[in-house]
Amino acid sequence: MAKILIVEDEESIRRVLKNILIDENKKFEIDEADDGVKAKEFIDKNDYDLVICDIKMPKMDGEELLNLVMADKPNLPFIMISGHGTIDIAVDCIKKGAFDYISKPPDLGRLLSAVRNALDKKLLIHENQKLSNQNKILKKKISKKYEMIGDSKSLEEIKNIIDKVAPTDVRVFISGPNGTGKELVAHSIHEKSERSNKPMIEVNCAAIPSELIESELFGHMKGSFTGAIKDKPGKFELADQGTLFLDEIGDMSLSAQAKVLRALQEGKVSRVGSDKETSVNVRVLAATNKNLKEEIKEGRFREDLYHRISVIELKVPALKERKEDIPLLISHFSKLIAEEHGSKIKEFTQEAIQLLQSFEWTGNIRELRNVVERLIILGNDPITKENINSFC
Ligand SMILES: Nc1ncnc2c1ncn2[C@@H]1O[C@H](COP(=O)(O)OP(=O)(O)OP(=O)(O)O)[C@@H](O)[C@H]1O
Repeated sequence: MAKILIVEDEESIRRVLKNILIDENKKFEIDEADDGVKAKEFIDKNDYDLVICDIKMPKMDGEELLNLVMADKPNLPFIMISGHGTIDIAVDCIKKGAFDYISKPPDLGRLLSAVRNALDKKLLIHENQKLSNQNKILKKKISKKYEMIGDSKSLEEIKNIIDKVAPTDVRVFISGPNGTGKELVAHSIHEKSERSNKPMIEVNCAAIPSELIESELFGHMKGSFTGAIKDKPGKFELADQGTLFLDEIGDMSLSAQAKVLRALQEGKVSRVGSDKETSVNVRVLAATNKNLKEEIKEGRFREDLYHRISVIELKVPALKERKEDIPLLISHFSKLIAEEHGSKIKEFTQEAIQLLQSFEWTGNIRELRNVVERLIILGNDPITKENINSFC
């Protein structure tokens, strides 16, 4: 229940205020102080939801108290009580952070509405802080999910480039074989960028039928084609102020490529079935496992779009080219999988790790993760070379 401090040197006014507040809610916890110095001590020791504070008082006046408290508890609402000749000071106090002021003698309706509003505001601030803390925890969890494990020279170089490009708005094209971590690289760039508290919208261009990709990217108007039952924003609009990750861009149809090119050139999009253009501020990251230069030669990918998306090209090497990352990846996945399954973390013998390092890993890190999961479920503890021979 709300905890309120009344700071007022006149005992009779304190009594009136206290009675009004108790009538409003019997559960209010109310403390009283008769000067600013005592009030400051109370505020330092307690967690108040509201301070109702006279302006003219001995020792320390209300304005001085407000100044001191606002320096370390800026969210604590103050309702100032102004007498004759202190209205100007009360207005000044509002500028310095007080929530409201009431005149002496306190009017019941005016006081109660100020108290209710101030307590509502305090509650909102509290809810907001709770949400923002939850957000921070969630963000930590997400960035853990996208942690890039490995200390090979090539991965260190990639991490280095990520740190350099992330704070800029430059478009990055991420290439590399399936399962090497291209999506992880895209998330890492977004997480480290100033857009990280805005959305990162992902589009898997290979998974969307070519006749739907334009509507997916740019949105559509109701009735613009069969099945368009209502207006719908596209991914470009949804990613406004944030990042749009075009995964498997090598699989995008030529007509969608032309529209994407226009959107990137002009920073504007229009929904399918509409002439209206909307400006968007989107950072585009793109990835593919296809060789885009080859695709350009074959006439399946627009060269002008390639140049637009690949201001920086980040090549993620296959796992077989960085086998020294395998031990760290095994231990990372083994912890992650044990957490997911709610089971004990299993170790791998040195021989088992060496055997896994000798594999080809055509499916790259995704394949390694699956193998570790299979071994954790089926193998002994520690997991041995024999387990690998039996289950892989
Ligand atoms: N360096 C890494 N550290 C930890 N996990 C990784 C690393 N690289 C990839 N992974 C994991 O491997 C799996 C595949 O990674 P990701 O999806 O990023 O690859 P991709 O190159 O985008 O694949 P595709 O080409 O098939 O889309 C994911 O589970 C990802 O979390």
